[in-house]
Amino acid sequence: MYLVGAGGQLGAAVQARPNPSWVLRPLTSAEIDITDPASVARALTDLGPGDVVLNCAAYTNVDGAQTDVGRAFAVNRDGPANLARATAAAGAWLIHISTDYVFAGAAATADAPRRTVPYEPDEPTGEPETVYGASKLAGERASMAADPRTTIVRTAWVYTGGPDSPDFVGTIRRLESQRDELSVVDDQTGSPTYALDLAAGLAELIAAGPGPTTCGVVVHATNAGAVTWNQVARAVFEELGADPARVRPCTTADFPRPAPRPAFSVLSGSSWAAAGLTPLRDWRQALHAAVHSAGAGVG
Ligand SMILES: NC(=O)C1=CN([C@@H]2O[C@H](COP(=O)(O)OP(=O)(O)OC[C@H]3O[C@@H](n4cnc5c(N)ncnc54)[C@H](O)[C@@H]3O)[C@@H](O)[C@H]2O)C=CC1
Repeated sequence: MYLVGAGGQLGAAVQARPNPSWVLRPLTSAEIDITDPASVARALTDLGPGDVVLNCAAYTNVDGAQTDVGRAFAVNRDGPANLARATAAAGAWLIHISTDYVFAGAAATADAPRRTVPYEPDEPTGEPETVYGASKLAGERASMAADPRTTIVRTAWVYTGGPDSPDFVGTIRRLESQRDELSVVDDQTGSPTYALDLAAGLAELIAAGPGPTTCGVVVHATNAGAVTWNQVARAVFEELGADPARVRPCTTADFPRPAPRPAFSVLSGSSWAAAGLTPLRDWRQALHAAVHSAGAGVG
């Protein structure tokens, strides 16, 4: 199993879950540049039928992408297209990771209409509001066009949650010990996803193999549940034995960012179950495991 993007957060989590059903070939950005077809060909020289290429590589700086448009599209659109051409030629199976940001959503503003129904994979995405989302949507389309057997797995709000992790959960852990009070946005709703749970889900998908329900489809994989960032931060405080009342609510307008954040981006898990795969557990159980598990330091 070729793991592209092995040096990233999800790539590290996949490697932390060794699986007897595959021989892992991790490829970091030092070993493959997915924007360069020659580099892809070199790194995947031995690719053959029966091989799996799991693409966790991406340009993930959502705010940076607003101005670094060319690079975002090169990595997030052209990269997966290059990988898909390689898997199509070899008869291998590409599993490509995508994001809730492909949906247009409505930016989190005081007067935005509030959607409350999780997104299904076959729903029209609309026009993504961010360059990152647009580049990832273009990558879904380009990879599926180049290799129709590609499986697109959309996820959201991924964290490992270790005390030193740069993700949201790790950041809140550190801030708890540094600040008396925190303000965290309470008007963006999504599904926090523990990277190790997603990695386990991807292992199950790979073990299931490329069949009619797993191949050439878009599926959604997140921990179950829908919460705001503020609720996640309060739950982290609870896990640390700290008073969650120290986490104050605020609005997106209080912290303007270059890229607008969606007010609601919950992904439905029904497609994952329909593919015969085990639903990822509830976000709150996963958070508990992340904060207390030794494996939380992954990434
Ligand atoms: N982190 C999150 O909250 C979410 C992530 N995703 C998606 O999950 C996937 C994994 O994300 P993370 O592990 O969190 O991201 P990450 O930023 O931690 O890792 C991405 C990796 O891709 C590598 N990379 C970048 N450009 C490359 C290139 N041209 N060639 C080869 N490698 C390159 C980077 O070196 C990095 O190791 C991505 O597809 C991302 O879009 C989806 C939803 C939420």
